[in-house]
Amino acid sequence: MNERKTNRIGIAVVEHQRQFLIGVRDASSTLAGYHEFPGGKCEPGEASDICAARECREETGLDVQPLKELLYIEHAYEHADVLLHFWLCAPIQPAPDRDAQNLQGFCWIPASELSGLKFPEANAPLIDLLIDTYVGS
Ligand SMILES: Nc1nc2c([nH]c(=O)n2[C@H]2C[C@H](O)[C@@H](COP(=O)(O)OP(=O)(O)OP(=O)(O)O)O2)c(=O)[nH]1
Repeated sequence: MNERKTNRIGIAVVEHQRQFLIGVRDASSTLAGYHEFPGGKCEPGEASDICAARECREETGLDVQPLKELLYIEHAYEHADVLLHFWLCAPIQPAPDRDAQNLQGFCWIPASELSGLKFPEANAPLIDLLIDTYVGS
């Protein structure tokens, strides 16, 4: 039997004034060059919201508060099976100043620009949800 383990992934969908914290996956990683929200694999026993906040701090330097789980999506990539937990998060004060902040390669992208970016396939329902919720209304 070729049973594959499913990796639990915590992802921080950090929103501030209808903008989202977005990066580009490193050339050495799987799905290199795709846009991404900060996130990564949960440690054994780690809740997905705690993981999302930890990965966000490690990858961007920003402390965030997980507010609610927007979606969870199971997806089979060639490289792995994943269960993605997308957590809506808010930056912890002081409020971010988009020009002054060093976000380690991540930047704030308006919700209206999300549809023009290339995210991993499994993100599609999340992007639709964010556009419905944050664009135009
Ligand atoms: N960070 C992040 N990962 C995503 C997104 N969408 C998506 O399908 N993924 C997938 C890609 C990977 O298969 C998985 C994240 O794992 P990773 O390899 O980046 O995590 P990690 O840093 O903990 O892993 P590692 O490099 O230490 O092995 O989730 C997203 O928006 N953000």
